Amino acid sequence: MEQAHLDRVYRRLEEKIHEAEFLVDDAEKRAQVGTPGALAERDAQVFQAGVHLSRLNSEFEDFLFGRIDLLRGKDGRRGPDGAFTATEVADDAIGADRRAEIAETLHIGRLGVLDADYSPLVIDWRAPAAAPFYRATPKDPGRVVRRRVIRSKGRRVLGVEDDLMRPELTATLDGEELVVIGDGALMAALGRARGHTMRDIVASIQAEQDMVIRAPAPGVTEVTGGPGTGKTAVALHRAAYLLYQDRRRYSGGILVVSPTPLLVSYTEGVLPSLGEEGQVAIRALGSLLDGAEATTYDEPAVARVKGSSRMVQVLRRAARGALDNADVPTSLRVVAFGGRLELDADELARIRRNVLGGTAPLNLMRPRARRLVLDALWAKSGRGRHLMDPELIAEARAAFDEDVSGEDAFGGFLQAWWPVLTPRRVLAAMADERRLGRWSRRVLAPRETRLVARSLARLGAAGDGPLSVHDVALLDELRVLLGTPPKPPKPREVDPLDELTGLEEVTTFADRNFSRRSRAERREQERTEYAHVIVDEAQDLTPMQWRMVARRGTSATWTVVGDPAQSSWSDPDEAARARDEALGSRTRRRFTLTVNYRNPAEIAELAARVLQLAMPGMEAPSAVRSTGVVPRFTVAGADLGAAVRAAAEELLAEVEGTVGVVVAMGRRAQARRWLAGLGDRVVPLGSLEAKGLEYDATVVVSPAEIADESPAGLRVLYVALTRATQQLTVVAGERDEPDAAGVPDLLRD
Ligand SMILES: Nc1ncnc2c1ncn2[C@@H]1O[C@H](COP(=O)(O)OP(=O)(O)OP(=O)(O)O)[C@@H](O)[C@H]1O
Repeated sequence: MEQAHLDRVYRRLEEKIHEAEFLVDDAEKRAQVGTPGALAERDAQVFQAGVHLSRLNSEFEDFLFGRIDLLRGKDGRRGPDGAFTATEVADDAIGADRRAEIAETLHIGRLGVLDADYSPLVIDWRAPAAAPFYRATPKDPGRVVRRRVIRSKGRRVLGVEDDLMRPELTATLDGEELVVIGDGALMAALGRARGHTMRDIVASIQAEQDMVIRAPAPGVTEVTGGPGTGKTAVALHRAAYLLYQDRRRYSGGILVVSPTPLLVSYTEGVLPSLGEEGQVAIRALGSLLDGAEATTYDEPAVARVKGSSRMVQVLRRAARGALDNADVPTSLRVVAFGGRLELDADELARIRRNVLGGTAPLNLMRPRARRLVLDALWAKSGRGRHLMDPELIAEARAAFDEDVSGEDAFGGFLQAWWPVLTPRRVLAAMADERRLGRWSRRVLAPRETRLVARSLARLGAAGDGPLSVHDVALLDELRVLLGTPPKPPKPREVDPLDELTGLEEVTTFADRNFSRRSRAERREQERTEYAHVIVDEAQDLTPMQWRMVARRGTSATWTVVGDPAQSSWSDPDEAARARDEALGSRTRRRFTLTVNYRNPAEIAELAARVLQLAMPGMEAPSAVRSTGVVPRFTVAGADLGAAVRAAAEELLAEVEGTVGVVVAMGRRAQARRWLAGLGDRVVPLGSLEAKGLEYDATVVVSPAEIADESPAGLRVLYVALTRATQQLTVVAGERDEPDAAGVPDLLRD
């Protein structure tokens, strides 16, 4: 039965594809003639048809995935998607004998498809008519009698899973009794093996998640929930929903901020599978600033200082202080109109103080500094003194300025005395402990200053060495403090051959299409402001990172998801203040997700013990399933590596998908060696890199080491213990004080 419907859908899709192809073809033929206006209009049409085509052609594994059978509603009105809009059941829809006839059947898919007569063949999962598919529960069924999840691959239906929302009714469809198949789609989805990328959850979004996905756009939607409650999944589906709701508004772009590059590559495929690409940028915190890609991590103690909002003050002083370096000239000598003029160190210092009294970004103060130097030279020259006529004075002054500016000595002086500063140069200057000590006086403790200076030494004098994740937020702050000096206009590149033959005039449709595309790509790269910002793992943003992210959404609406219990930041209060500042006075809508879809109850229970140590009184989400497989404990002897390798091998044989091996950050390189040659199903990870990821099975190596690594170590351990969808092995190391059963001290009841 579902197969027949899917066949019909594909026949209709083929018709639509033909229509789109015809449109493209037709436009191409006519592209040679017509006024520029008509050509532009045709281009727009072709562009639309092209978008449609590529979406229809994309390889959706399960284009059609749901169906709901509904009772008659209170009124007979239909929405734009052709479905009835009533949410309440008509008074006479259910007979006294509890018999009811199904009045409407809707199929739900990744995109909406209308039949030739405009009746809905498939409803887009984001359309209002699809909401009951996600929201109906036996307690509150609305008009839904049966919800069916359809598993299909391309054109083939593989199976169905039904949930009955009104088991008390005897419902009929076209006179036949409604059948019920399978034991629910959610369990089937959760039991599947995990690969290296996240899958979408359109077919099994749960009611509490749907409330978040479809929450109104304005203001801030804040979502908290424990590990595995679907926060990341929900955030991504919300991006797709917002685009569907208001494509024009969100053509301004949606930014998804992710804590690590690993989580970016894990989640990157979800939006394309929902038919959305292009408008959404998923970026790691260390890649938010173009041209500055973080490749290293700081020690927790260093990160703590670099992330603190106290750095704002330090950077302000550093930006100004970086003007004064060893090469700065202490005097200026020029020859003007044949006479020698000189400004000494005091005079130059006075001018600099005067300019720095302003509030403009430092690089933008340069023109004023230049003018004041010329003013001082002019005053010294005494030339204006015996002229009375203002016009004559102005003329003489202009000639004087031109004369001085033309001198090499003057240009060279200005370059050295007020150089154009780049964020990287200033950051590199902070590696000098003595100078940083001056800039951080009464803001950072001497020990903190030393830590920061030492970590920045890796940047090198020119500042082009490797950056850490926390350096990037500092660079972004400096970018604003310094300002971008206006660039000289670039000469247009002209192909000499084009000039010769006038070829430029004759562009083909493909050329124009290409240049439009590359323009769009460039825009994407240069975009620094977005219409909606989604922050994943928001509990981890440091105050400096909040400032950086806030700059990308000054007039945006926001969705912020996180879990305080998984925070690896040591001062949650300071971060909360920075977050409030970033979100400003926007109205906030709060949601809590309560069900853990990732971990079996056996693993969730073990993790909850650590949660009680990390945050006493905090409630863990309830696990939705249980596998009967309890976590395993092993005690490493003298050779920790061998024990870890053996644990990973054992799990590899037991699960179909991936095995994550989580070690303390300091052991990452070692772990890669221990696990070499086990194949790409085994993934070694540092504890901070495990954020947001999941594996079929995990090995957690030495809980005590992970917990001791930073002030937030217990919360980091909680993250590590909640990554597995099926099995968990804990390997106890030297510091874990395991009991007779091998259970480390930290994990005992
Ligand atoms: N409604 C659902 N149907 C099927 N799978 C789901 C559903 N909700 C969540 N999941 C699955 O549960 C797992 C956890 O989801 P997700 O990673 O979004 O959780 P999270 O709250 O972000 O977790 P963490 O806080 O640990 O990062 C994923 O595999 C996701 O696909």
